[in-house]
Amino acid sequence: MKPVLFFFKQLYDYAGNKLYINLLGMVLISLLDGIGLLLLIPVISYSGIVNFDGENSTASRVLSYIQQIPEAFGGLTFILILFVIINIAQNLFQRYVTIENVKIQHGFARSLRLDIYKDLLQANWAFYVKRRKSDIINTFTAELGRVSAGTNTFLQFITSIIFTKIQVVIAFFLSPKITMFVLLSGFFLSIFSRGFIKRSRLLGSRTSEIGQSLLAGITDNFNGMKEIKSNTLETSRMDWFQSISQRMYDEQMEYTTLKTASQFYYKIASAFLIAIFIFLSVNLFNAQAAQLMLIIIIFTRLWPRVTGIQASLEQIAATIPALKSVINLKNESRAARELEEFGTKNIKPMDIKLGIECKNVFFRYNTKENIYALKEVNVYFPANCMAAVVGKSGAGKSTLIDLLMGLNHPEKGGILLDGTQLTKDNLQSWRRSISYVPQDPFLFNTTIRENLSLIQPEATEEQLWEALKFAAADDFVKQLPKGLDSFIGDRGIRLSGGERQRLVLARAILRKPSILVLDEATSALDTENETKIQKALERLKGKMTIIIIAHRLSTIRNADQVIVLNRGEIIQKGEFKQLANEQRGMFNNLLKKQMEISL
Ligand SMILES: Nc1ncnc2c1ncn2[C@@H]1O[C@H](COP(=O)(O)OP(=O)(O)OP(=O)(O)O)[C@@H](O)[C@H]1O
Repeated sequence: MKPVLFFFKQLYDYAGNKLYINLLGMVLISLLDGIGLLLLIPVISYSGIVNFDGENSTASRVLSYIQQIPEAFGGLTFILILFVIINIAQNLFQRYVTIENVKIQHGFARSLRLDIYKDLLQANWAFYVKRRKSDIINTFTAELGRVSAGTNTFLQFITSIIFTKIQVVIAFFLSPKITMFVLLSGFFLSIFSRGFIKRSRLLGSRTSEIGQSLLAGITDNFNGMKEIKSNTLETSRMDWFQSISQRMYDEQMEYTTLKTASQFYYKIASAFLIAIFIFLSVNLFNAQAAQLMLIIIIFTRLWPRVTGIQASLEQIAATIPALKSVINLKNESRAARELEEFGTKNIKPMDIKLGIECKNVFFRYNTKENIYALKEVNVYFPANCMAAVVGKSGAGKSTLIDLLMGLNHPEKGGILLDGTQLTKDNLQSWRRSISYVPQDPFLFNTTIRENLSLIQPEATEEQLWEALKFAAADDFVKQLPKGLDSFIGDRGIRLSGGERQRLVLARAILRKPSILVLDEATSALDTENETKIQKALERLKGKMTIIIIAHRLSTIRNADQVIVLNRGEIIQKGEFKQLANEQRGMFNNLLKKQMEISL
């Protein structure tokens, strides 16, 4: 019962009283269905096959009363017209309720989808760092699809319950003995079949698990196709796919076997019950025609409902794991919310006049371990100056940048912007003033123009070319057959690594940021293009704050300040020349090694 209540609560939270109105509609349909059924009685008695008069039971008294009604109104014609009218009304209602149910079903899925998408956009960076992207996609697409299908089953299930309850009341009124017998049989069978529901739920969990593994594996496959081909990993990938396909097949077969088994038991039980009951009625209680009719009517109408409820319960149980993972994603992303709203249109970029400060910053990726990615970091970036952050791989350079941009938050200490602490309140305005070019830049699978104007929709043609020129990308764009309107493929696959970097740099500059952050942004460039960008950056000096992470130390020769990080700590800070002259310093060491390599 728990899964049913859980599902009901989620649906009620979405649909509110509309859910009850629909349920009421279903009750009406059920009532009309019952009336239509009762109308068959006079029709049957007209045929002369059965006559209910003279039998002494509640059932036969009611039946004989109903049988007499049409006489007063004009006989068979009246009853048949009434029968048709009631059927029309019932079907009209049925249509209305079906449409409303579908509205609830798809509306519920749409509302979950919108809520979760918004929550995902508002969630902080740490939320994404902890999770596999493919898991989020799987929950957001496949699991949500299962929930939508499950909602339909759920509404049908509730309808079934209401129908059954009303029919039980009518049946009880007509014959308490037979109804009790049917209900008791159903009750004992349901105890026996609880195992089926439990197994369905376990199978549902497995479906979720397999779906997750499938999407994760396929995403890896296609992202890493170059590695797969160049390292001839096709056979092992095929083996993996065959094995997961087999698991999917087995799981579907197991589910069908389970479903058909429970239905099989119910149907066999039904045949036995009817046979036993008719035998007992005729031989022990000398049942008369009316009672036998009732046995048949009640069994044939009530029992399939009991069976249907069992089937729906199994299906709902199998959907619950999907619903839970959708709800979990919603709750977790909401708990990780960093932005209250993202009405970025009204938010003005922050104007930094003095500088940005990291004050006594400590940061760990895993707070359960004693490994600090940044330890006691104190550094000041004066406004409109160029700073470079250097250090060995894993020293904490990107971590420092992430903290500066408010993507991660210091465990101790703080980021001060003109002396004001970076918090949730000024985060969006702060981010609006930054343009960031990451190590692995992202481009959308569309044209160059759209990739650029995504950042600055109102940019003119002239501004686009100006930004491209700055990033030394104008020449290669001009050479493309469709220029700015050329499509660049998935993540910009049709461009070279250096071309991609230059395009992302152009995009960053188009925004005219007051802070430009470049994380290894020129690593894929040849010397000629790198020199062009260095010169362009030189022109920007004094106009905006520039923070550069660079492995190639030649690129930061003109920086006003160089910060050397080692194992999360700042070990040197100063001007390029000054640090280069500190013979025992790490910077000098790094410089020497690079010079040896280039020689
Ligand atoms: N998401 C993460 N979860 C756990 N540890 C992380 C994560 N990202 C980075 N680290 C660890 O934090 C430390 C600093 O990493 P960071 O990426 O800041 O180094 P980096 O100096 O930018 O290195 P590189 O020059 O290779 O990019 C490393 O030891 C790294 O293993």
